[in-house]
Amino acid sequence: MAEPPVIIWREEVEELLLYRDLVPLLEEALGKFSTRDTEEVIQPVRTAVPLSKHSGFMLLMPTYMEKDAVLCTKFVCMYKREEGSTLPAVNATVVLLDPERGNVKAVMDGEVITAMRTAAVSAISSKLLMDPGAEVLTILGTGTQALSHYNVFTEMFSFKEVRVWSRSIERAESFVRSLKGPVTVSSSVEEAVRGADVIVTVTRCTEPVLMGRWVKPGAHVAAVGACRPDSRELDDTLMKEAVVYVDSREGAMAESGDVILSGVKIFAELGDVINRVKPALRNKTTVFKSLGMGIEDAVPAKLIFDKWKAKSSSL
Ligand SMILES: NC(=O)C1=CN([C@@H]2O[C@H](COP(=O)(O)OP(=O)(O)OC[C@H]3O[C@@H](n4cnc5c(N)ncnc54)[C@H](O)[C@@H]3O)[C@@H](O)[C@H]2O)C=CC1
Ligand SMILES: O=C([O-])C1=[NH+]CCC1
Repeated sequence: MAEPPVIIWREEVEELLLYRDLVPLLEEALGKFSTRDTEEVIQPVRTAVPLSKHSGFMLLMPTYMEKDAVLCTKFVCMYKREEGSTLPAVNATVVLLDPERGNVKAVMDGEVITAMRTAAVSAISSKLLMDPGAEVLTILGTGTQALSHYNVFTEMFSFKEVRVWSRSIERAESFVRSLKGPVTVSSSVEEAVRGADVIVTVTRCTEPVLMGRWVKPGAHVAAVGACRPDSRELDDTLMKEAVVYVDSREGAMAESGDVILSGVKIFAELGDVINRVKPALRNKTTVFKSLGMGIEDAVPAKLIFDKWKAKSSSL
């Protein structure tokens, strides 16, 4: 008989999941995904269930990695929230199954996984696509993703300057006070992004917040918000001037307002660059449009479960 499922909640996920383990595994998985080899990865475009009464969606994100024996799904709910709302904008649970028997092996808190794996993939995009001499990092937004992006970007790279912008200067100042390193608060998006080498957009806005005319030629933009077909974070000028990379072509064509509404052509998936099928055009302005994929949750879920098992068997 199968063992009953274990529950691995937030504190344990935080303890077990480290960027130094996660980043190389995600890079490898993005490469596998882009081969479209179904023995490596089966990951259908996620299902979105509208929660109209609550101004949100539940996204269902199943993934099967046959060779790695990983069967996983995430349920993630995302909501439009009023400013000052104490309810979460994103709430996620990850379920890991045994692919042979179909039983649930573990149920995990998905918020930390979502925050860390999204930031890790943005960091991979930057490693591949930013100017190697990049000095200035800007983060637009000061929520959960802003913090995880700050953490992994400062762990992986040595920027000389980090700038942060939020619609509320008080929130930006309080966010910066919670960080360890030196960070400047900018009073406008334009001030924050002028001259920046890497720009991370992690807002809940639905209209463009980042304009191409402010972006330095050759900059790299990791665009993480605007995950619905009618939402935008970037304007048409930026989308059209940049070389556009995505996590999944099918996902971007189904869900990214920045891609769909600007009508741009996707140049490559990150996995194509990792597999050396498409070049990393570091000297051009590049946008990595991130939407998030099931495989990015499946990889940390396996990692956390394996570490959890090793820890509990050593007790
Ligand atoms: N690409 C991916 O894999 C993922 C994307 N997301 C998306 O990333 C975004 C950020 O997520 P979280 O940090 O969890 O949310 P959060 O609620 O913690 O932070 C959102 C930030 O956006 C700001 N904001 C809200 N409305 C805005 C507007 N109209 N203009 C400018 N700023 C605005 C808020 O003040 C806050 O700083 C969301 O759009 C979310 O859907 C989240 C998880 C994964
Ligand atoms: O991939 C993901 O987990 C999400 N993408 C948009 C909101 C949550």
